[in-house]
Amino acid sequence: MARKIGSRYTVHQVIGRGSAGTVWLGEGPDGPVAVKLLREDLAADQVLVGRFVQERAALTSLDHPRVVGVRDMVVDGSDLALVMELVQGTDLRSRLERDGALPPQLAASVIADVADGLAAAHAAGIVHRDVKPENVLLDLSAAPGPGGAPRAKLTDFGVARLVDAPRRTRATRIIGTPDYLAPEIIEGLEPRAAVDIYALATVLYELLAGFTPFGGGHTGAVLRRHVTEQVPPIPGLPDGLWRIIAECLAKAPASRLRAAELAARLREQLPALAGLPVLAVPQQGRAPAEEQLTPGEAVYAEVDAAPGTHKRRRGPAVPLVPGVAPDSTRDTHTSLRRPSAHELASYAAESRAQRTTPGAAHRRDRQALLRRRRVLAVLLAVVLLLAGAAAAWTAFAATAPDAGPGPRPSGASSAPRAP
Ligand SMILES: Nc1ncnc2c1ncn2[C@@H]1O[C@H](COP(=O)(O)OP(=O)(O)OP(=O)(O)O)[C@@H](O)[C@H]1O
Repeated sequence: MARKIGSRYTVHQVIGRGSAGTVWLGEGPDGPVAVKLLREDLAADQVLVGRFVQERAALTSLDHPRVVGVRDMVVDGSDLALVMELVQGTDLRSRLERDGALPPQLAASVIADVADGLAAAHAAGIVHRDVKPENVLLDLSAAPGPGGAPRAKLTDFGVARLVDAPRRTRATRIIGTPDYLAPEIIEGLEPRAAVDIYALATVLYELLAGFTPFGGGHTGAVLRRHVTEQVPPIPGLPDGLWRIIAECLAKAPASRLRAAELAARLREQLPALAGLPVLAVPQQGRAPAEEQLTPGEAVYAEVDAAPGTHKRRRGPAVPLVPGVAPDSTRDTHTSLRRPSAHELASYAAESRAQRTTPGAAHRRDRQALLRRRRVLAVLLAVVLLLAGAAAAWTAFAATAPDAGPGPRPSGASSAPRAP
């Protein structure tokens, strides 16, 4: 069903849904476009609408082949829409779900493209703040890059910033996607360009390993790992590529590569990565629902989400967007209380006590499982013992000279009765 958006655009059909709105295939004066219609509750927020208008110039002027161009921003009655370049292809999350993980050369090439897009944005003073596979589109209509890698484009620029207007997100709350959140955001610092580098290196790790380095389990545990844990190595990954990932996942933002450096360093690696197959990386064992929280994590993992929205969804990423009634069927809307300095310090202490090497969470899960098994074994032994005793007693009672036809009442004595 066709629908008018402002005076210049018509949308025909939904092509995707996200936490901030619905993406439609549309038509404008210059041809086909993708139109992201923001959710009604966002469109009704006057602070957000003001910000939307303010950001128009910055977002529409960001013009780079590795960025999905924002062509227009429409405020029309209750409609708030971003009109975008239409990308013929798929998003990186869908590709990852289809393939599990990608060969190293393809992964590095895709991430180098995204780093190019980020470099242009950062030079224009724009921080993305929500880099994740869902926001990387693979343009299948473009000629492929090295090793047949699809060309990638970063999308959703400014959306995190729009929905993070001051009235919407109090200083004590975090928005973002837990698996990709840089430690300084969790610690309450202003997000700068380095947060995008951290998130992009997390995506690269995920493309190679099939899972994110600090994801899995309760959101509070994920945030704690970002702040306190070292990144677990990826077995079999060539050193050059591993060093780039480790540098970009440094806890200190100033130690991370800049976007242009990251793109250049990745492209240097491409020839050495040619022909390498997808790595076989054993999945870290962090059971989402069963992971035991440390007392500190339990405190800082206070999630205020719409009912039923804190389930894990198809991928490892759960975007955090404040105050939402989901527009889609995806369970993506949560807002998180930012931990206090005291809580962070206590997580760090708990974490040091619990963590020795990467994979410690996996070992903790395993130890808990072994403990549960031991308790079950003891219970089983007691039950068997009792059953054996009961059987022996029944047999004895049946052969005893004064045995009646039925079982003897418990506690009955076999001592001679007084006459
Ligand atoms: N410019 C575009 N061209 C073609 N398809 C697009 C475009 N933008 C988005 N899509 C499609 O719409 C889907 C939803 O996009 P959207 O940006 O709303 O959500 P998201 O990034 O997946 O999630 P969230 O908003 O929760 O972070 C994408 O996964 C993609 O398949």
